[in-house]
Amino acid sequence: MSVDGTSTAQPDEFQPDEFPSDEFVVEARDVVLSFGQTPALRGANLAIARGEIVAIMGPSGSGKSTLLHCLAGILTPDSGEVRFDGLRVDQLRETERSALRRDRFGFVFQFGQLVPELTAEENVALPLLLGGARRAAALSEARGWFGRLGLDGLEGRRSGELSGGQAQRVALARALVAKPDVLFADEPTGSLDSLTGEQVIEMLVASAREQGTTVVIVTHEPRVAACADREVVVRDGKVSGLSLGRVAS
Ligand SMILES: Nc1ncnc2c1ncn2[C@@H]1O[C@H](COP(=O)(O)OP(=O)(O)OP(=O)(O)O)[C@@H](O)[C@H]1O
Repeated sequence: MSVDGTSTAQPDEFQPDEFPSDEFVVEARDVVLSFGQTPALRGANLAIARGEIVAIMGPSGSGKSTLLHCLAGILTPDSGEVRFDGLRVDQLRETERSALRRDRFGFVFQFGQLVPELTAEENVALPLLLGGARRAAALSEARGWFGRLGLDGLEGRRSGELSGGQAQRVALARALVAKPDVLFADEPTGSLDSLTGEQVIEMLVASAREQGTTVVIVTHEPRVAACADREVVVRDGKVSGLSLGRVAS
């Protein structure tokens, strides 16, 4: 399979051996995970190239969020492999996975992500402060994102004083401010009206491309998926409908 920019539709389930590992920054191989008696992933395979933007679609309950959580080291599979940059994420200790999430990944979720006691700019600065940056430098870097995302003048507001779309853009800035290798977004526009959602996704894609960030987006919305380089479908805990689309240069 090629990553040379041509789209080669592969309707069949992806076989992990087709992928040389070093081309891909995020990989799941035969990932199985159950919650008690409920199987969520039944042998999911996915490989994502560096800088690629991939949308994960599929019916409700098919395992999309569980797959994203496994890729991001939030959940540990019962069996199978999860790799980031070749590193076996599924074999790391919780402290190591937590450091990986903090230092290399960014996250955007559907709801309630901002710390309500902090101002918008303090929220954005948080990953830099957690990474050891000095407060003045972190806040200055954070403020740079407000103009870029159309948030000028909102730096001092708390989350209760922001609209849903504004809060989601602040959350996006916070997810990207530390220049993560991978941005994981779970229904990032799910709580927004369609126009606001479209603006947020356009900003997400533009910012990620500018930084060369790899993006994994779980979404129900075809318009969101259309902004990605590639769309995959999760059904009954497996990934199907794979094709390698355009890979951002
Ligand atoms: N914490 C949990 N405890 C028990 N079962 C869970 C848990 N999380 C998910 N599941 C179950 O695992 C399966 C996959 O759930 P998952 O949230 O990954 O699906 P999804 O495709 O993201 O769904 P949706 O589109 O509705 O958000 C479902 O059957 C779900 O009920």
